[in-house]
Amino acid sequence: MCGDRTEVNGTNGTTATPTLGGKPLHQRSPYESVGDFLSNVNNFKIIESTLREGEQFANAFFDTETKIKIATALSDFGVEYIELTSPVASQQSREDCEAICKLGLKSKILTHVRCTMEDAKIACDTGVDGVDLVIGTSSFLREHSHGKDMLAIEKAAIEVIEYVKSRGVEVRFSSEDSFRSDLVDLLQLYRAVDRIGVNRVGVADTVGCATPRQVYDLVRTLRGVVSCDIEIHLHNDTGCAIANAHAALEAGATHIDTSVLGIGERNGITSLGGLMARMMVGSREYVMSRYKLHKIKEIEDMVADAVQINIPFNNPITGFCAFTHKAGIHAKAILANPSTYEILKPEDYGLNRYVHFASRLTGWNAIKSRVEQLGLSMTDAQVKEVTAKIKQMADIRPLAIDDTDSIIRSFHLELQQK
Ligand SMILES: CC(=O)SCCNC(=O)CCNC(=O)[C@H](O)C(C)(C)COP(=O)(O)OP(=O)(O)OC[C@H]1O[C@@H](n2cnc3c(N)ncnc32)[C@H](O)[C@@H]1OP(=O)(O)O
Ligand SMILES: O=C(O)CCC(=O)C(=O)O
Ligand SMILES: [Zn+2]
Repeated sequence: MCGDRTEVNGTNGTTATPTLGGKPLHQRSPYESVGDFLSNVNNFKIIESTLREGEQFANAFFDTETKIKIATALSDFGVEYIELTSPVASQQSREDCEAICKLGLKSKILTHVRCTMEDAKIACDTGVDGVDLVIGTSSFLREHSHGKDMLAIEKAAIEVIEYVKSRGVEVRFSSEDSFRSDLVDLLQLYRAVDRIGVNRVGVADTVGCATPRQVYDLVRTLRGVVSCDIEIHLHNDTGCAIANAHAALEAGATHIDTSVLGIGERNGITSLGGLMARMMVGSREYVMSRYKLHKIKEIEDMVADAVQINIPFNNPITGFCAFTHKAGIHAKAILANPSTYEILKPEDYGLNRYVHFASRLTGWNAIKSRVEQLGLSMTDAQVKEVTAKIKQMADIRPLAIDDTDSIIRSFHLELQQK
């Protein structure tokens, strides 16, 4: 609550500007959330899973060198944890995991294995800082994946968690497909593992079926049942992965799983860049204090290149038109004050804003700005006249910047010749 008090920042009790959460009231959205004491929107950690969940993306093949490059970049960016593919998956996966552990990165290194003694032993032997255990708890997975009932799951969980702890390694236990699991079964299982001192429990929306409200409800309920940290892993099948991550933090989750560009099984999970964009709006100071946001484009380009995809046009922050303003009404206001139509600032990410002017949706204010950029001088009436010419041409065919500049320049020349 303390971040949401109304504060008075004046001196001597005179002419005070009222503030809330450190911001002048007039700069806050009236809908900005008022957090409660369980909310972690200003205090969360990232478990970056490009090198685990991301390797499950259809196009992904990471050789050792690429894994090291990605892990190093993520650590420099500031993620608190990097999760790696199970060392049981293949000999090379195991060697890569050992090699990354030896790099001495700032981020803690985790690996992700089934909840069995065999997998856990191999995981602990790689030198990781933590082991993420997983086992499906929905009836689908109990019946068709591993075949264990809830009692057998609990027994295995306790045995394996105690083993990992005995090796002096951080341990997390997660129920795969949590949102299609029985709530009472789930809470009983989490309570049992919390009692024996698991470091974190994980909640997973494995099939991407959950809504923000369902995520909030489950995490908030779980927050009342366990005292350990709570991690959340959210698939994006129905487009809710970023919103769900925010809801989980509001409900008290402590750790969010991400991958660069959201790559993972099917259409992936919460993306690192998308989470950054979302959290920058309400938790700017926290995000800026922990993560080197100007590196996001370089990391996304590196991963896009490694898995041979393009950055989607509508990607938060780095989509090619994420900071492009086109319609005349927008352009006028943006030129006056970028906050009119921008909730994120491109300069926070080392990027630039672009005001589009080569279309029939442009207006005289955008053209006036272009005229000035070109070093030409015109009255407002003349700018309006040339704007009309540009629109006329843009009604016939799409205009390139050069086309539009030519119209402006030849109009200017005519003016001088008159
Ligand atoms: C939702 C997720 O993303 S979970 C993480 C997914 N990650 C991976 O699958 C890592 C890559 N996987 C692999 O390399 C392989 O699947 C391996 C090495 C893990 C296992 O390979 P295989 O032994 O050939 O088994 P296969 O992949 O066909 O089937 C999975 C086996 O694990 C068992 N299993 C699945 N989940 C669990 C679990 N959480 N705990 C214990 N056993 C499990 C299944 O019952 C099945 O066992 P079976 O051999 O008795 O049929
Ligand atoms: O271990 C976890 O929490 C998540 C595993 C996973 O990838 C999933 O359930 O989609
Ligand atoms: Zn997943």
